[in-house]
Amino acid sequence: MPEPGAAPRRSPQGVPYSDLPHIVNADGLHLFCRYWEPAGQPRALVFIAHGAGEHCGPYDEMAQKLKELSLLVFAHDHVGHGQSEGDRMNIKDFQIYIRDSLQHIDLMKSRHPDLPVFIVGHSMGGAISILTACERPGDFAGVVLIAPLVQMNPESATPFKVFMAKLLNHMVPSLTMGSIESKWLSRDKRQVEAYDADELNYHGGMRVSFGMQLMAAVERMEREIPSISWPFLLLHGDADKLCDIRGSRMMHDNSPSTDKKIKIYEGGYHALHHDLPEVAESVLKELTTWITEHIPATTSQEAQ
Ligand SMILES: O=C1CC[C@@H](CCC(=O)N2CCC(COc3ccc(F)cc3Cl)CC2)N1
Repeated sequence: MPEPGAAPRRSPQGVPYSDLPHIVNADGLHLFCRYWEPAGQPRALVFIAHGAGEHCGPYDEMAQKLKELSLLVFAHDHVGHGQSEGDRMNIKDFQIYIRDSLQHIDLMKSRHPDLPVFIVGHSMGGAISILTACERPGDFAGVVLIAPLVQMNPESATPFKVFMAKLLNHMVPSLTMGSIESKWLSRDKRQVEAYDADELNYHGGMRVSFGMQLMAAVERMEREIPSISWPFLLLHGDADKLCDIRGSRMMHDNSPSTDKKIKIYEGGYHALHHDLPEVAESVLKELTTWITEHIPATTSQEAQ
């Protein structure tokens, strides 16, 4: 309990955290959480990791579908995003996102110790998911990656630009580069408009220091991929201009996993789950089918 008389900690939107579902991370920052709990006994836990500059609200439709299948879905706004505390879309070390995800996952596992755990990650949330699963290789029944950040986009990260980013990072780390161009998120104009209008999204420029953390995460994944052995499903659009599909192809081709699947969406843009209706529908179908197929049969079923 806060000491008497202390002002209550409030979200960036001014709401006291005592009124919001939240966890407090290892640095004492409050992270806003969302939970989608099925009525009956849940069959599995699903953690959703959102991408850079967004928050976990836009995953409500996906989470509702998973809840209808008796899956207990949970998520939080990463540090510096949405209704969580922290400097907007900035992070001192990418590992903080992974540490906080493991904290939330461990909390939910302690409440449901016998349930299998899945992670669903999009874009930067895909990188968080991959590195989280790499830290606990035996802990996850499966990882679903929607247009994950695995490799830098060669157009936006030419050797010259990478060199300049590293140079600038030493001189003016808070300098901002371009912001995420929302027109490349989806071919569905309504989705782009909803993203642009959502005040919980960060619409400012990307700090050089944040870009450096993303680059460091990309380098870590490159080292980890040859030892990835957990089951995963990759969904990627081949017209994605924000996270190059070559990263997903490289992960699918170079990971030793024996249980891996990649589905390419011709013409698909970055946020596939919010792309044209038929694509968004297919993504939900692929994802829910793959997860339910990967829920281990319980001992009681095996006994029957
Ligand atoms: O639905 C939605 C709404 C938000 C969006 C998710 C966005 C997201 O997470 N991205 C896309 C941009 C990508 C830029 O990458 C870099 C930039 C500079 C740099 F120096 C090194 C890198 Cl790697 C990082 C991952 N999806």
